[in-house]
Amino acid sequence: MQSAIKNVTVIGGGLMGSGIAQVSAQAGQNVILVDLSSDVLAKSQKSIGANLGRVAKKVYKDKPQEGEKFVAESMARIKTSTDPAEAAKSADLVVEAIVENMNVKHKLFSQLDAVAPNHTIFASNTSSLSINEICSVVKRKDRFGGLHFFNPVPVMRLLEVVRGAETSDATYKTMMEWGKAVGKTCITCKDTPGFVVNRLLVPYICEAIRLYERGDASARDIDTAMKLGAGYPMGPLELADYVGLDTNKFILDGWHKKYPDQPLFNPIPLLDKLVAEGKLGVKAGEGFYKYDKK
Ligand SMILES: CC(=O)CC(=O)SCCNC(=O)CCNC(=O)[C@H](O)C(C)(C)COP(=O)(O)OP(=O)(O)OC[C@H]1O[C@@H](n2cnc3c(N)ncnc32)[C@H](O)[C@@H]1OP(=O)(O)O
Ligand SMILES: NC(=O)C1=CN([C@@H]2O[C@H](COP(=O)(O)OP(=O)(O)OC[C@H]3O[C@@H](n4cnc5c(N)ncnc54)[C@H](O)[C@@H]3O)[C@@H](O)[C@H]2O)C=CC1
Repeated sequence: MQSAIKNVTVIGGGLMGSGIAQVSAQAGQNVILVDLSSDVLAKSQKSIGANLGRVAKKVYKDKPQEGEKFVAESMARIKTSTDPAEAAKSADLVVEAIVENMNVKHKLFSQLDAVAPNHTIFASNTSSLSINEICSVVKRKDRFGGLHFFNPVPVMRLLEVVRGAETSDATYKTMMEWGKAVGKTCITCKDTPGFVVNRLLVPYICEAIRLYERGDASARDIDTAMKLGAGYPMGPLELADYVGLDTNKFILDGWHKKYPDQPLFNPIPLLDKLVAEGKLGVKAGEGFYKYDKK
């Protein structure tokens, strides 16, 4: 599938941004990966190299030299930067994957809107915030939408393409084509809280945390139950650690503020406690479980 997009700027070099940069580069796109921290960028490049190696091992099983070439060429397509505005100047598409905070996203997009070329499409990878609200600060509302990937990006095959109230047909079509070009199956969703997957997944994870908090079952047993009893690849508490407990909390707090009468979105004292203690899950070395720090 051909895409009109050739140059992608991915802002946020964390868990999601590094995966989005990887799949874009793998698909032949020129990528600039941006983060405020050069340490994060160095870590991201390392993990992208390792993950491309896993892909190469699978795709070029009997042709190790071609596998090495694939890794080297994909890596060469990814440049890094700590300057979002400069990196947006050459972009056909900007995919934002920074912290799940409306004010921070507003600040970034208003800065980018002033410098990015006219044709550049802006997209947010937000898990839970409203696309219409995020794009309220830009003039190019017709060239703005949601591109919601799933963790781990190189493995999960879905991309939710979200149309805001003012997303044009042309922008929507380009986003769908780009999603296919980077190897994803795209579904379309309105700008509704959590889109499809998170509207179902987040309340499920939260109910599992409440079950554990009440002492109804151990963490291990809750996870085993959902893996063996419902066929999920990970249990809900393992998944919460994998997504990041801070991200889970950002989502829940945002929805609780917006929909205070919905009990599914009520704060969870145990989640708040773990986040306050810096136990953010896999990335921090501890959440519901302990992990080797990467
Ligand atoms: C919060 C939001 O807004 C939205 C979200 O993202 S919600 C979270 C959505 N994600 C999920 O639900 C993930 C559920 N978990 C899973 O699907 C699986 O446990 C998993 C894919 C993460 C790992 O699978 P696993 O079988 O336990 O581990 P593992 O054997 O290491 O990996 C499986 C395959 O994926 C590959 N893989 C795993 N992580 C990878 C990565 N980061 N990059 C490239 N390849 C990777 C492995 O190489 C392996 O490939 P083969 O089977 O072909 O050898
Ligand atoms: N963690 C997950 O499973 C998923 C998260 N998301 C969404 O993706 C976004 C990013 O999430 P993660 O990658 O998990 O977070 P993360 O914390 O791993 O990475 C965010 C990165 O953004 C950087 N950053 C913050 N402000 C910035 C700015 N103004 N300019 C440039 N870089 C900046 C930070 O330094 C950090 O490295 C969030 O909106 C989240 O809701 C979407 C799907 C899944």
